[in-house]
Amino acid sequence: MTMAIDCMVMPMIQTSSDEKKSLIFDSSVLKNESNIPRQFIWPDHEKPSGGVAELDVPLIDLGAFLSGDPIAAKREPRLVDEACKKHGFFLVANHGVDTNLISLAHRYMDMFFELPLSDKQKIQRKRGDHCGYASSFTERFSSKLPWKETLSFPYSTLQGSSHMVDQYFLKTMGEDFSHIGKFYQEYCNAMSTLSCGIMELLGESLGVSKNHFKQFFEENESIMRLNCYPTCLKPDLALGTGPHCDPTSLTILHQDNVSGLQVFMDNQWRSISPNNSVFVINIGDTFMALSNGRYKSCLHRAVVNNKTPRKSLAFFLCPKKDKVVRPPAELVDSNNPRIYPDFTWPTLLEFTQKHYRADTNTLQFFSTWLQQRTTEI
Ligand SMILES: C=C1C[C@]23C[C@@]1(O)CC[C@H]2[C@]1(C)CCC[C@@](C)(C(=O)O)[C@H]1[C@@H]3C(=O)O
Ligand SMILES: O=C(O)CCC(=O)C(=O)O
Ligand SMILES: [Fe+2]
Repeated sequence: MTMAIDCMVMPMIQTSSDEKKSLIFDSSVLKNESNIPRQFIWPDHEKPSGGVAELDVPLIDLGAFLSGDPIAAKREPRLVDEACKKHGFFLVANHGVDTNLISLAHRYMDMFFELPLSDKQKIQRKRGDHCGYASSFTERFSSKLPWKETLSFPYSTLQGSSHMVDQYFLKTMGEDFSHIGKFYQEYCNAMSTLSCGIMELLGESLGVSKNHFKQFFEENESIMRLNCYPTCLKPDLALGTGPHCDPTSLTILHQDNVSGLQVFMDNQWRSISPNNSVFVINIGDTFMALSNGRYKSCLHRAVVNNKTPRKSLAFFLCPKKDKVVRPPAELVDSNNPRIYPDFTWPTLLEFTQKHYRADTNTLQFFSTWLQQRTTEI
């Protein structure tokens, strides 16, 4: 896919200005503001539009598929194939993740976001970095600010990284938080194991060997993100997370019991209601490239409300840094030529952190930026 570069107007990440530096998203203050700062008011065409219909997402019995149940062996890959060709979202039940682990993950998330802003700012995300505490990215963007606070931290399965998460919390937050770090290390281990099972299913549903994507992601260098969406007194003007496609490979999301996740499908926003016995799975841009465009990384967003804060746990599966993102030969032929160039995940991550605010066209602009960069070298 080529773009005429000179006509390309990329929604670049705004550089910081004095006005923005003064804007701090202190949820303990802003949640009581009926006159929300204009930077949080989204353009009319992107404002939430009240009650939306449910998205029809299949419920996948992962345990039955992985155990070789003959009916599930046929049914689950078919359901996943249909959903991923349409909108890239499906629900996973019988996932094998301990329910206590999940409820503790929510409890520790509550604890973190209840800390005073000054404590959270001790691990403030640095410009260009994707880990740390961010309060609505006031230092990154100057408009359409998301009504949320986030904590993102790195996870890796590589040799010697078995304590990466607890080390991260210990180094950035100190001894008092090392128990939370040890806990999220265990949670991320469970997410990585779950990703393996889902990759086996995706390999089967794409008609590639069960092991292809499972082996590709066996080693992964992923990102864990805690999302906190405070209440907003003008929920019809703001957005918790703006419309975007995840640049990563696969997102494993666990919602609390407050609705807010919406997917853009057939020109309409549709909701995925909370259900704490399932994980919401969605295809990201990197897996869309791995599937040579067969599976869709779709636009989604999170709306806020004026009654109950909402939180979600998002595990973003990312391949090992040196892995080349290239679809398997079975998915490329004369009728299905290559859509995206070879790339590595760190290059796409750099693009989203330094040059481009992830939206629905990230991969398209990234491909052009990559070709431009290659010709300039
Ligand atoms: C690689 C990433 C960038 C974002 C986090 C993530 O790990 C995956 C999702 C991306 C994001 C959520 C897409 C919408 C815009 C964004 C700025 C946000 O609202 O948080 C994105 C994240 C980011 O920190 O850049
Ligand atoms: O919180 C949610 O429901 C969605 C969050 C999301 O899309 C993201 O963090 O990429
Ligand atoms: Fe997302």
